[in-house]
Amino acid sequence: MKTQPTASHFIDGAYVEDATGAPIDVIYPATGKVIATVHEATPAIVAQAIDAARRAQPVWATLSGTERGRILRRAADMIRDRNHDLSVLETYDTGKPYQETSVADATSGADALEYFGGIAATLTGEHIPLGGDNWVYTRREPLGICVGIGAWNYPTQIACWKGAPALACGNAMIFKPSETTPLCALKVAEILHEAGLPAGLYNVVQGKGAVGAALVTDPRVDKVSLTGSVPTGRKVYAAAAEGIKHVTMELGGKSPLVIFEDADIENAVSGAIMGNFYSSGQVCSNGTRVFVHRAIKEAFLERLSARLGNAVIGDPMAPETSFGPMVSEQQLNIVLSYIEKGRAEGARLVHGGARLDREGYYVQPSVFADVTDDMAIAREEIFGPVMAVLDFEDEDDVIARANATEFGLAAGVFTRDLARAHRVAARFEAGTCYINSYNDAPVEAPFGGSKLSGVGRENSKEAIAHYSQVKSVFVRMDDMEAPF
Ligand SMILES: NC(=O)c1ccc[n+]([C@@H]2O[C@H](COP(=O)([O-])OP(=O)(O)OC[C@H]3O[C@@H](n4cnc5c(N)ncnc54)[C@H](O)[C@@H]3O)[C@@H](O)[C@H]2O)c1
Ligand SMILES: C[N+](C)(C)CCCC=O
Repeated sequence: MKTQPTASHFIDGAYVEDATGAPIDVIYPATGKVIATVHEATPAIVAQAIDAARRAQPVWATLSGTERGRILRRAADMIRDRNHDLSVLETYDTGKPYQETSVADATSGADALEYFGGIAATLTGEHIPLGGDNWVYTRREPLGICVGIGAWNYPTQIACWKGAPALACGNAMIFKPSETTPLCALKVAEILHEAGLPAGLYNVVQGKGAVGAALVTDPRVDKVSLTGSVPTGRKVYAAAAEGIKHVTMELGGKSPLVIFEDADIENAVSGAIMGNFYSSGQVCSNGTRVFVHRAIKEAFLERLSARLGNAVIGDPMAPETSFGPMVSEQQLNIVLSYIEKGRAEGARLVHGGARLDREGYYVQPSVFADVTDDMAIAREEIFGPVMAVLDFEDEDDVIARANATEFGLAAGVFTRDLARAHRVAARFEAGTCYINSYNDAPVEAPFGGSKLSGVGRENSKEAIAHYSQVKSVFVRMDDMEAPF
């Protein structure tokens, strides 16, 4: 497959290049080799994208929701038809195994386009009767120009999760992918335009933080949706606040997964695997603090180690591979440094713990047991395949410990006692909770975090509120009174 894109940016319905921008090499994580080069957006490219969005958005906003939705749904169908090629590209961009990308990435993007394409025609205002003959009606209106800034772990999904609700509500989108994974969003833009999206409504510009900052601070931008780390979130939120812009912040986490003594152990092990090792552990919502009831701890660890032995680590394009490399050398080194910290702090390494002796950025899925709450591997987001297993005995105690974090993205509980499951879920301080499952993210359900993990929600009807605003129109039918 050709990995070098036609040009670095997609603006006003066409590929655009400005080779005076600094080059960014795209590295295939499985080999460490350069597979493409894009150029960082210059101020002229950023201005071109904003101008195109400004021209296109007012016309788009006048279309009916049915017309807008039809284009999004057509794009969803095209993405599904091209799933193989898009999944291969996602694997080149991120290193995630094709076994995963072929079911989780373009398909999730298509779900978002289909869902918001379907919902577009249902966006209406309210009629609010007042005393007498007077009344108010509300109009749900677009925000204008939305900027989306992506992380590197789900480049296709993030491009669609932000673009689909923005476009459904009548906005234009300028999307800046992560500089680590710049390829997939260009394909999303290409497909949207092939599906009939008018030029200028979905633009992709490449670049690092400075390009993101230029977009966020431009006074013509009305909304910023970031998927990224908490430190970046702080900067972007502050910059957006300067212009009183709307924001969605999808940030990091250090989520708890609580496994009670009555849990089905096989299911709990599956949950812990999906919550720690999917995408080689590079998932924001991962349940990396796994609290296991002391009564089943050794049985849990034994089954977990056995199941991890079945992981097929290798060429991400091979259909049997179920565990790929880290996205970059930098991410690999972060993970290795935390494995060292875990050892140094006295946690018991029960699985993995080493870099693989092969090209690319591979590290073994790793599990530490006997982890205590104060250890760095139990407090800090690693964003890699390092599971911390902590012991507990008492429900109140484990909930207090699960919530004793500045993050609040996700949380999970495994138990056969459903009364307990709902009680625990209600007490979790997290935006996205799971009972006897982990890391599902259906488009119908809100996804997002509380505390430092974020502001706003993606997916579901909730996202509409974050990409539109309500105007109240007071209508007086009787005579207007005045004091003089
Ligand atoms: N909550 C979620 O839905 C979710 C999903 C995926 C990843 N994440 C989080 O993302 C992080 C990993 O991704 P990452 O390393 O790409 O994050 P990051 O914060 O380093 O970068 C995210 C994006 O922000 C841009 N950026 C950096 N500085 C900026 C600035 N000053 N202004 C504007 N843009 C700027 C980057 O270029 C990149 O596109 C983890 O913390 C993970 O938990 C969260
Ligand atoms: C769909 N997942 C796997 C929950 C990923 C959501 C985005 C977080 O990184």
